[in-house]
Order: sequence, then structure tokens, then C-alpha cells
Amino acid sequence: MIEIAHLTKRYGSTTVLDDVSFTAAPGRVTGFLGPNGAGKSTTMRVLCGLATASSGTATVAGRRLRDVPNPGRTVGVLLDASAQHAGRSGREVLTLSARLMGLAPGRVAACLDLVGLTAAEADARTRTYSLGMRQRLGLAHALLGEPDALVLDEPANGLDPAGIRWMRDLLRAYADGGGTVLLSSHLLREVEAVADDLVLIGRGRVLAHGTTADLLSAPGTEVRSLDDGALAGALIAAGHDVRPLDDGGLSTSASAEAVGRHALDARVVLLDLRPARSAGLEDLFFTLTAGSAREEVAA
Ligand SMILES: Nc1ncnc2c1ncn2[C@@H]1O[C@H](COP(=O)(O)OP(=O)(O)OP(=O)(O)O)[C@@H](O)[C@H]1O
Repeated sequence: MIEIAHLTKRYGSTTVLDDVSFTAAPGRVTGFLGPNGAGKSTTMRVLCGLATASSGTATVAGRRLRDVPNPGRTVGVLLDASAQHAGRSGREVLTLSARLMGLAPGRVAACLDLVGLTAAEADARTRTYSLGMRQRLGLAHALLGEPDALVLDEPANGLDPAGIRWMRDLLRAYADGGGTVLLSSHLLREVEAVADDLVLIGRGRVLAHGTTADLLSAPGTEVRSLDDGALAGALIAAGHDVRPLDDGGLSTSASAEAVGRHALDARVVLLDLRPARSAGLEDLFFTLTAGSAREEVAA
């Protein structure tokens, strides 16, 4: 469990985190979203002991990371994929860390394999790596100590579409195995696809925190039937709002039970009945961050 409690961070007179609180739970991927400068990296840096909080706490399994003797075995961190020793090979980078963490040598090869770096790539100096290769190496580094939690800042940056899908599957499998994932990304579709929970932050304050399903749910019901016209008439007559969906079927303010009852009364066969979809994470993001987005500030 990652726990951020009343975290405040000031640089001089500027408050960049203002009473930030949220949790990231084991077995779940928590997406951490916000506009540029919102405070995501600062939160992660404090969590990883790379910056000091002005007040509040950031802990993993109840402990500050700087108090944990072998932190790489507790949390795997990928904050900046370019922060790698340019003159060392990927394999050397991992081998040194594996020794520091007291890991079996076989762990390096296993992690290289896991992130899809070939033997030739692993033996090349990291200064020759593409951004995507650096991200893969950074992820291998994060996974090396078989930690209980991963803290990843923009890990999909630079990955090709196949790499992005691969990372999504990897994070899903890691969380399904009981791991905790805190993931910041500007790729909203990716976050929507993988995150179980979401934290939205703007200008250093938490704007929303909850399950992805709850945050993206919308009131009402979507329905498809063999006679949408008759069903729409019955629903409107009963006082419900109804609008046609772009891809066929109806969206209505009525509950699923009410739709079912009106369909029964109108003798309309239902084909599909489900909770209404919201406009998606992108709309939620822009709605919630409207007051804190850089472009809004400039406008
Ligand atoms: N060392 C520092 N000294 C002064 N201000 C800082 C420092 N580090 C970060 N900041 C400020 O803190 C604010 C939050 O920055 P942070 O990097 O946490 O944002 P972010 O949400 O990660 O943004 P991005 O999406 O651009 O990566 C910004 O206004 C930034 O200028």
C-alpha cells in the first residue's frame, strides 16, 4: 500500500503540493494524472525519498522509503529513464544494482528478458539506447528487486504502440500478482485502459480520487432493442430523457429496471442493457483540470 497523507511541499514561497492525500492499493494500478506542473513528479520524488516534504507523509507499507534498508526490494522506481550511466551497458547497470540489492545473478537476465531487451542491446552502452530502450531498461531496473510496489513516472514515453501494449499487459500482470502500481502518464487512453483507480491532481491539489469505474460512470442506461422507436416512445411518455446513440440504440435517464419494465409493457425485445458510458477519461480530465491547465491560465 502506498499512502500519501496531507503532503505539502514548498519551494521558497511557492507551494507545489498542498495537502495531497491518496492511497494506491495492492493488486491495483493507480493512474496519477494532471496537467504539466501539477505536482505528480514532486509527489513521486517525495515518496521515493528524493525530495523532502514540508509537511505530511508519503509511505510504502507504512514506512518512509528513506527508512527502508534495501528500498529496491520494496519499491521499484522509474522516474527518469534518461538518468542512466551513459558509459555502462544495460546489463552492467542492472548487475551493479543486483549486487547492491543482494540478488541472485540470474535475476538480471530474467529482467532483461522480461522487458524485451536482446542480449546485443543489453551489452551496448546506454548512450546508444533509444528512448524506448531506456524505458525498457528503466523498467527492468524497477522490477529487479521483485518489489511489492512500482512507482513509474511516464513509463510509456518513447515506447512504440506494441511497446505500450506490452507495458500495459506487464503492469496488469504485476498488479494481478498482488503488486501496487502508481503510474503517472499523459497518455489518457492508456491510463483508462489499465488503471483500476485514478488520482487527478491540479496545481498541487487532489481534484478527484476513486475507482476508474466510479469516476467514469454516468447516470442512466444504454439500451438496444428490436424496436428502439417504440421503446423510446414508452420511455418519453413515462417522463424519461431519451437520445439516440451514435452507434445505434438509445441512451436514457431511466434505470435499467425501469427500461426493462417499459420494454415488457411495450412488448419490445431487448438486445442489450447496460449502465451508460461517460464521455471518457479525456473529458473528465479536461473538466476537472479546467481551472489548473496551463492553457487556461494563459487564456
Ligand atoms: N526543485 C524545484 N524547485 C522549484 N520548483 C520546483 C522544483 N521541482 C519542481 N518544481 C515546481 O513544482 C511544480 C510541480 O512540478 P512537477 O514536476 O511535480 O509537476 P508534474 O505534474 O510532474 O508535471 P509534468 O507533467 O510536466 O511532468 C512545478 O511548478 C515546478 O516548477
